[in-house]
Amino acid sequence: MSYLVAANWKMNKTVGETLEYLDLFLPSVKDLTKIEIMIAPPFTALSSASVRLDAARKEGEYNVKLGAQNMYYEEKGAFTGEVSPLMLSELEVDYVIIGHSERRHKFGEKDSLINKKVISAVEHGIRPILCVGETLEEREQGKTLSVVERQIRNGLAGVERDMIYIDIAYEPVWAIGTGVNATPEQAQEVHRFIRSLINEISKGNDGKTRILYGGSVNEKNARELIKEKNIDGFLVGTASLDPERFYKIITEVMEV
Ligand SMILES: O=C(CO)COP(=O)(O)O
Repeated sequence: MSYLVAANWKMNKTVGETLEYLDLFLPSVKDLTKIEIMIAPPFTALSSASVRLDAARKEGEYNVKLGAQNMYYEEKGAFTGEVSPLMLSELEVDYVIIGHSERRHKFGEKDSLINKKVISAVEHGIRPILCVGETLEEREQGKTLSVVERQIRNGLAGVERDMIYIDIAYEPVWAIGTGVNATPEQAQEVHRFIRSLINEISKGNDGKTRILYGGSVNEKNARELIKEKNIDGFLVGTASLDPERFYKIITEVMEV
């Protein structure tokens, strides 16, 4: 699998700002097909971004995919404020971020709900990126690996056979938006553990499930992190909001 460098814009950028960003960013990644790039704007900008990406693909080679930051697991119904997999598929959304730590900790999402979303995404042909990661308190109590194991086993229950259609993002909560990234050694320890867990759950996976790192990734630390054997890409928040910084991260990954 090629590296994946993904932008999670969170609750940032209007439609106008999204199009402005893409106008600046897309020319810089034309013909750059060695690694996969994903951009996850807010729901309101998905439609415009999808049209803009389509237009770009008609003009040249782009390996830029569209992602959503969340979705509900039902196709339709009385779920006020939610967005369904059918709605995302219509917009040709390729990826969906599921179980981000902000969804878990600010909106109370539990493993059981996250699991339903992962299953639904796979059923609808949208590649989920399941996010896992421990809080600072859990790390200090030595619970990092057990928390990650629980989140992965519960999040993936029932889709073990489909794991080649799923990616994982390890995002330690204490590293998100703090400017303090996990060191390459800290990340590698958890990524190695996740890799062995995937190989146990999904026989013959053979690296088809990527393990991304997320948490204060920037243009300065990207290279040393991506050199680690089990880091297959990044999920980038803050530094992805600026097209030049995001592009620099991409170039750092390309050079490894
Ligand atoms: O949560 C993240 C990506 O999903 C990481 O955010 P930051 O890059 O801002 O730390």
